[in-house]
Amino acid sequence: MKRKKITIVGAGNVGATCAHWAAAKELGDIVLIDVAEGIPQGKALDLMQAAPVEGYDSIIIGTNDYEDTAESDVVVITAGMARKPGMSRDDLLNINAGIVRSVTEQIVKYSPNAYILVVTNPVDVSTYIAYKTSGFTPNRVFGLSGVLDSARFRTFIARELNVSFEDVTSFVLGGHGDDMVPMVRYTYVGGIPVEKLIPRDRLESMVERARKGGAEIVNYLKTGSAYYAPSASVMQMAECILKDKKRILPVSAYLQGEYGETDVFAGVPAIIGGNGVEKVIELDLNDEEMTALKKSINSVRNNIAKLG
Ligand SMILES: NC(=O)c1ccc[n+]([C@@H]2O[C@H](COP(=O)([O-])OP(=O)(O)OC[C@H]3O[C@@H](n4cnc5c(N)ncnc54)[C@H](O)[C@@H]3O)[C@@H](O)[C@H]2O)c1
Ligand SMILES: O=C(O)C[C@H](O)C(=O)O
Repeated sequence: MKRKKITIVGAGNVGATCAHWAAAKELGDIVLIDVAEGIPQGKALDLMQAAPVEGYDSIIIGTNDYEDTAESDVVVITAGMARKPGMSRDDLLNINAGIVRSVTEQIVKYSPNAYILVVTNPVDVSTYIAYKTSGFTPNRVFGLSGVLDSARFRTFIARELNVSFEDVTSFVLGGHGDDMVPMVRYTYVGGIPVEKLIPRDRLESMVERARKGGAEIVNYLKTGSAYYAPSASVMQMAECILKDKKRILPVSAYLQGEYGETDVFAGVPAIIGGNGVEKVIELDLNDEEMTALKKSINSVRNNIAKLG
């Protein structure tokens, strides 16, 4: 049986760290591709030279040639510009939209059976572009949003209670933007509703911190944005496909009537397995939650409208 093949487009902070997590998890052979000469080649060679130390049998190559990516099973798109302090993710739309479109055209040419996971911001619109450009069925194109955002929310809760990160479950609905919707009502700590363990005002402050979680790190780093948690998050999504895990994860998925929405990507809970987005799960939302979700999705629609 052949090893799985994973292509990561963009060998920058997120892409190279994706390769790191993929190798460490031994998810398959890895191709790191970038437009920058030397960067993917150097990072891939360095990562492969860690294999004898770490014991992962992944062949990792860096390239500038899409022919090397042919017949990939999963392709992760991280190509594009990251924001700087004072910018919103939406400010990246004009420069990144064309990159996502051109990258997707190459993916379709060389890996027509691949699953495409999109990271590039603004991610819901980027995923919409990748979906429309690819012509793939919607289960095969989805984006990184809620896995990262809920990981941040879960982190804040675990630290507040000094409990294992593993015992905090939650998810975030809506676009991957400042109006995302962390779902307190569906957040549990070891099966206990979080509202029984943390006062409402503290929870609200954690919700706000999660909403601004990306900017918090951008403001520390100054020259770019987060990449350890984002890359771990998207590679968890990739792992669910590659191992047919059927995990329920919050991802930016194509809505076809769910939550009363069509022809848009937004963060929703979905079963992720060997067929990608196997089912979008519709939750019973109260009026406040539905209003917040609609507001967040409208922000995504406003960005899609800018594509012309
Ligand atoms: N969805 C999320 O939750 C999430 C999380 C983190 C980062 N991001 C986004 O991911 C993107 C990458 O972030 P980063 O920190 O890795 O940035 P980075 O600048 O470190 O890396 C981006 C890489 O893309 C490459 N690139 C540019 N155009 C390309 C093209 N046409 N083909 C191939 N490669 C190309 C650049 O050469 C660079 O190496 C940004 O848009 C960022 O906002 C999204
Ligand atoms: O915040 C960013 O610009 C990157 C990413 O969307 C994040 O949430 O870390």
